Amino acid sequence: MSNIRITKQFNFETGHALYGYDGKCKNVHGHSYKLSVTVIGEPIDDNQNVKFGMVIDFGDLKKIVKEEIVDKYDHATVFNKNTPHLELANELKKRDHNVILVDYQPTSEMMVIDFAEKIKNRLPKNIQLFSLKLQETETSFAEWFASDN
Ligand SMILES: Nc1nc2c(c(=O)[nH]1)N=C([C@H](O)[C@H](O)COP(=O)(O)OP(=O)(O)OP(=O)(O)O)CN2
Ligand SMILES: [Zn+2]
Repeated sequence: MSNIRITKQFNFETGHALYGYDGKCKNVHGHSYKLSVTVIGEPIDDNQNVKFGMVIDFGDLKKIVKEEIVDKYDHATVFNKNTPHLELANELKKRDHNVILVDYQPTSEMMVIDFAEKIKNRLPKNIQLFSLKLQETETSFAEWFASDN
């Protein structure tokens, strides 16, 4: 049987700020992020299996990515907890805002590394994460490939 890559795409609206950055993205702002998740595996060849012919049911992949990423990041604001933005984040949290504190600068590169770990940990053993593409704007994106790491 052949190895096949399948991809599911997601959208979420998230705020962030790049503390210490020398441009406009040091300000709190948001993006309509687009995330493409590509996994690789062999289609199930057992015709008694309800998932016959599938690498993984798109619906099962959607559930994993929604639980790990989309439902958490959509309409949240991400701050680097190792910066003075921690104070701002705590104030927002106190006022019931949806804030995510991360241990890194929330660039698209660092977010895609974080997302890759989270998704890998949830995939069934017979399926590998092949790549992720995280698009911040129409013209800017970061990609993670298993083969590079
Ligand atoms: N290597 C990276 N550079 C920048 C990142 C990043 O995550 N990785 N992030 C930002 C800002 O958060 C924001 O995404 C601005 O990006 P940019 O492409 O510069 O946005 P513009 O609106 O100016 O894009 P145009 O399409 O060129 O108008 C900054 N840099
Ligand atoms: Zn940004």
